[in-house]
Amino acid sequence: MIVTLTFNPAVDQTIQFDEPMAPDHVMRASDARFDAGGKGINVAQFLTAMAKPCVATGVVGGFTGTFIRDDMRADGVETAFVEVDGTTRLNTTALADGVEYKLNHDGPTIEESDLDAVVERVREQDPDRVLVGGSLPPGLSVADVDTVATAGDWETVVDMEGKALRELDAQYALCKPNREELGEATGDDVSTVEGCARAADSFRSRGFDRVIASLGGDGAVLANGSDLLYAEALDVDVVDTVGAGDALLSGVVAAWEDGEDDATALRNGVAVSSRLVERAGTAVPSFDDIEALRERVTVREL
Ligand SMILES: O=P(O)(O)OC[C@@]1(O)O[C@H](CO)[C@@H](O)[C@@H]1O
Repeated sequence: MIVTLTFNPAVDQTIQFDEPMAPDHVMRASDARFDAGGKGINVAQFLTAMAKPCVATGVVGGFTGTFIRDDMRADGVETAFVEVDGTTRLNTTALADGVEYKLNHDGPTIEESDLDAVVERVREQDPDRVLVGGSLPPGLSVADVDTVATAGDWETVVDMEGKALRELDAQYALCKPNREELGEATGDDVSTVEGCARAADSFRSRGFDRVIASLGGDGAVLANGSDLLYAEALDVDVVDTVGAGDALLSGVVAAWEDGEDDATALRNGVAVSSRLVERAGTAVPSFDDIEALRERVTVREL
């Protein structure tokens, strides 16, 4: 069973405009939606939609926290949140004339007692895998993620920005930087797929059994110590890319839960991610045909 941990959840507001963004001008939206978000929360929603046993934990507070609880309950996602005093953030994606703008808050301050309560929530679930995803709100540090990773007998998967990945100190089953984060974490040249694969492979020595780098339209690479695998992206109509990395990670972890090997897990991740980017925001799509879709993803050794 998987527990996802989101220290900094968000209500994701996605607003669409039919004209380019312009300063000093009231922009009138043509469409808008709100979704429960934050990286671990997205993963929990996608895993639940793929019928994989999973519980989402983390900290929520205020009216946005209530929205997240309600939204996840409506989607049938099991949760074990810790309620905090502050207000969970509201992050905005503005889609205007083919351009994607992403505006993220820093989130409410988390106290040490909140961290202890979260670790306790994780322990209560007795998970095989814990997935920690997203930024750290004020009050928390990278060392707190190491605390989670070492607090029990579980594998920990981590999805954080590059600088944070570099500062982690425990042993992790997997990290999943995007291209920019991989470059930031390693300082390597990530301008080509081969460069990303080399950087992912060398970054394993920093405490990761596997590194998967999500490369947007270029697909994804996976380094596990024996293989360097590359999966091409599927050719789909992209509405926006918010949550694409979370979807990739969900597909990978879901396949591992089924006992699949890394190559199949990577193909599944790319298929799940392709399905998500065809929708606005982090709304949960149907994954009913995901096995058929993954047959279209090619993986090769680099
Ligand atoms: O600010 P963070 O925690 O790095 O990222 C948060 C976030 O941008 O990531 C998700 C998509 O991956 C969204 O649901 C959410 O708004």
